[in-house]
Amino acid sequence: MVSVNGQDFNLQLVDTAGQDEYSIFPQSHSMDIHGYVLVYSVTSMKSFEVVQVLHDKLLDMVGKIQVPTVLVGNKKDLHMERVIKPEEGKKLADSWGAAFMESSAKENQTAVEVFKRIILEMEKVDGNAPSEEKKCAVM
Ligand SMILES: Nc1nc2c(ncn2[C@@H]2O[C@H](COP(=O)(O)OP(=O)(O)OP(=O)(O)O)[C@@H](O)[C@H]2O)c(=O)[nH]1
Repeated sequence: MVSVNGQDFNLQLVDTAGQDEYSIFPQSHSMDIHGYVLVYSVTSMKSFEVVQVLHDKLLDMVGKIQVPTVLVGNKKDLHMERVIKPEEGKKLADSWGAAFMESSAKENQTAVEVFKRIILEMEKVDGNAPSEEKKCAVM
């Protein structure tokens, strides 16, 4: 359960575990899913490339030009190993019409923030309709 602007949201998460640019994007990943969190590592150019391939496949699968998405640059705590600048992530997210943030799995706060941001993106599509409790599925 995540609370955003005083509203409680019941999030159901689906982890794609091990998707790479060669994986076939299962159709089940596009059904009854309201928003997507695409995560790369700021220490890996490869992961930044993979996330772009996954985004293309995702749009193909859902048959839309835009879906509620948050692009996340993870491992921001690894300063010495960083190879992707925040501006590069932001630029990519902007080209998708997606939200962007950097996070570290070592900081609980940024992990919660990811889920708040995807709820806000899903709300935009819903036209911000107020209600008591909403159910959302995030992948
Ligand atoms: N320093 C640091 N290490 C991280 C962070 N996030 C993940 N890791 C480490 O990175 C490694 C991979 O993390 P996973 O969560 O297995 O990555 P994943 O992308 O979910 O992997 P798959 O499920 O196989 O796709 C682990 O050793 C984690 O401890 C982070 O924000 N900072």
